[in-house]
Amino acid sequence: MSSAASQTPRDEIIEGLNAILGEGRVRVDEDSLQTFGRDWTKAWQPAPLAIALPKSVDEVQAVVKLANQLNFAIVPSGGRTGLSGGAVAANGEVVVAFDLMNQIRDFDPIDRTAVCGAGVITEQLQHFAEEQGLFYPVDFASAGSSQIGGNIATNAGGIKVLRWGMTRDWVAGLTVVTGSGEVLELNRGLLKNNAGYDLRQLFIGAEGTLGLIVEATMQFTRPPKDLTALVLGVENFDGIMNLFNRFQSQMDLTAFEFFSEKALQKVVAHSGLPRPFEEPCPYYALLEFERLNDEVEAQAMTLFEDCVEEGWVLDGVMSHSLEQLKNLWRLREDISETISQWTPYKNDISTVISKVPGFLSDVESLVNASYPDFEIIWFGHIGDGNLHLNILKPDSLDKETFFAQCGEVSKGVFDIVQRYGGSVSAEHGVGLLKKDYLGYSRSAQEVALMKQVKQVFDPNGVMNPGKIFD
Ligand SMILES: O=C(O)CC[C@@H](O)C(=O)O
Ligand SMILES: [Zn+2]
Repeated sequence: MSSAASQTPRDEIIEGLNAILGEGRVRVDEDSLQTFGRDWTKAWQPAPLAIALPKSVDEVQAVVKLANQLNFAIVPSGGRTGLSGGAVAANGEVVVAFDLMNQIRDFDPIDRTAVCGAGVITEQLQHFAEEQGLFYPVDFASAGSSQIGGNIATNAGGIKVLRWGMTRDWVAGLTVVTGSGEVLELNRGLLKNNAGYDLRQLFIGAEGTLGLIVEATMQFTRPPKDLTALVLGVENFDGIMNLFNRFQSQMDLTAFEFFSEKALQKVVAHSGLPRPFEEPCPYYALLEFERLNDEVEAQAMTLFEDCVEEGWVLDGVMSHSLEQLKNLWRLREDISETISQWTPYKNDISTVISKVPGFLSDVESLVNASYPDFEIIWFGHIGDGNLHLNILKPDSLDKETFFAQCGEVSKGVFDIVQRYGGSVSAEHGVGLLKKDYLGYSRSAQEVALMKQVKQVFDPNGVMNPGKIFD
């Protein structure tokens, strides 16, 4: 099936959904269609046919079977905080939203796992782990609204990947409904399971194109001790990399992020938060570590002083309370939401860490020359080799012209990404936004194989059609 709307009459589809879910959990009012039909990209006009709110795996399975029978497309929907249009329904699809499947059950203190419905909110899972004296480490600014199902479908990363990895690393088991309506229980929480292919991994990051994630067994770990942040002002990108190497070689960091003075100015103006220190610096690095004892803190101070002496660091501040830690983090975490008012054109690019300096300077020269009149906001997860490059839309330009101009420059950016063996989507997925550029990071053979995999799990093409590839 193509991404075009179903030929089955609308009423027949809605009647079928009502028969499974009851009228209260099938929404067709304009408000719901607009809300559930979009994610944070806001570039596409939502136009779903209906919103389905199942409460159980059986109901999800029945909806998927109905989709195959009546030939309509399904768009899975979590917290809709995605940035690549993966959860956009702009083509008469049925949105399956997991908000009502938000229970956490079967916590096991020995395995350190619990089973979550797809609609469990990230923060809910973090709090649940805390209540058990444990820790769920995947974290990002949208943790208050993103849902576990969506996190898994996009293999969400965030601000602690350097130490704790991406969502994939915390999924011990998955229950999915495939595109053809089969329920599969994948891996069942096992730590060791080499009995054939690990199909669980295929569904993680597949953006709902193979099937729907309905439940997940999530892994927890021990909580970190006394997290402490340093924000350091830096003259240039080389300084950031030098200081990363120096700290990383001598300490276990839990995060190493960066942002530019421009990004900081916008956040400070928007939030009223204090600047980290008075002197403005072109760039800032945010480092975090566990303050296991006084020696660790003293070591961080010594490294900081070394970096000042080397001329890499201009100024710095260290958190000494939870509140200071949170405020320093907000300087970095609030960037994305703060700049959303300028309708930014987003890039989420990566390369291996050793190549970051050359990669950064090549991308920077290109965008500075290509966008002389646009504001450019740099930030990202430098410790993961993942950079976020946001171009802000000037008020004088309409959205279409702006995005078209940026799209042209993107080809140059992605040429550089390709030269460095990098990724056109480090952590935000492909969705609708990046599918034209997939070929810069994936070979034709890989894409052909991905399409064959989709065919196996979703033979009628009902699952999130038109996302990742056509
Ligand atoms: O808005 C962006 O470009 C990045 C969002 C998110 O991945 C972040 O790192 O803050
Ligand atoms: Zn990010």
